[in-house]
Amino acid sequence: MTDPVSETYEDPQRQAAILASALPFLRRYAGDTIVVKYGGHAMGEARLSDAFGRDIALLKLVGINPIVVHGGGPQISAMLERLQIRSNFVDGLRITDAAMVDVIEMVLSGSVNKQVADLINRAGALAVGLSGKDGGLIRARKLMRTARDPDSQIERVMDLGFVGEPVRVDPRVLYALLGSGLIPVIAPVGVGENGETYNINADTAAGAIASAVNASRLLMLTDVAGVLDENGDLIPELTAEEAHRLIENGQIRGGMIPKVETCLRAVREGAKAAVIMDGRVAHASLLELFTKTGSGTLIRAR
Ligand SMILES: Nc1ncnc2c1ncn2[C@@H]1O[C@H](COP(=O)(O)OP(=O)(O)O)[C@@H](O)[C@H]1O
Ligand SMILES: CC(=O)N[C@@H](CCC(=O)OP(=O)(O)O)C(=O)O
Repeated sequence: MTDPVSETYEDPQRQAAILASALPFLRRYAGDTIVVKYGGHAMGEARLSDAFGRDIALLKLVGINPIVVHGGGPQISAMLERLQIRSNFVDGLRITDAAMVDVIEMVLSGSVNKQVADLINRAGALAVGLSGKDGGLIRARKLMRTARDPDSQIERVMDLGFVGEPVRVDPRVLYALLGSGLIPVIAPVGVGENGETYNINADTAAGAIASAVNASRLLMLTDVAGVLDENGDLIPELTAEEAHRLIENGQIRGGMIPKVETCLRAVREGAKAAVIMDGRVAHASLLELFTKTGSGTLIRAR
């Protein structure tokens, strides 16, 4: 981990001014709950993941309640490849059979979950790793998804196996942790009616949690600047109509589809706003919350 002192500014006066300029934002978010989705791609680089851990710890220490929901797509793919199991995706969702779901649970709620909690713990806050199966947090059911067949262009229902969608989020375990000064770090795995395990897209899980706790912000950290238009330029704010149009015409594709759909749903169902933003930028969350500039693509409740 980098030495925090080495990251301070040369000029102490300037450093103090920067801290003071955060005051209105600290006041705005005091006591609020912020859900941060930390994508598997954003975890790659040590410098960035250290900065992420410190941002989350800082939020807690200044009186905001962060909840982290992490992904782990690349880490799952690496493990499946080692086991010589092939992955196929439909609209950014991994088709998950019975053998794969065990591996996915092991990667998400095992190694990745502990790594993310550790980043925050090393920054001096107390994070607790759990999965959506703990404390009845995420009850899920099999996701039925319609998709257009690329050859025939006919819409049909796709069987994605053990891919789940949240049906009920019980936030009690989150409130218990937050109330004790702890930071929940959640692996996107859910439990079905008959105790079966579901692989839930981490964006979807983060959105469901953000709605359930009426988060004031859902921050989606990913590996692009935000939603990009046909010229590759960042779209600073996106309405539901515009988002549907961009999905329809193929400008928003792959993993960006569940991300945008999640943000739209989260703001419809209780979150105040969602931002899809660049996790490759150091201290992305602090930039978004504590500066006027903001970053990424904002999706607001109307
Ligand atoms: N219109 C778009 N704007 C930005 N990214 C897009 C767009 N359409 C598709 N993408 C893809 O979505 C990816 C982000 O989704 P994903 O790979 O699932 O991220 P994460 O692992 O962070 O959840 C981007 O890296 C990009 O390749
Ligand atoms: C159903 C589904 O696709 N689940 C995802 C869960 C992890 C995830 O979403 O990770 P990222 O946020 O890093 O993409 C998967 O199997 O990859």
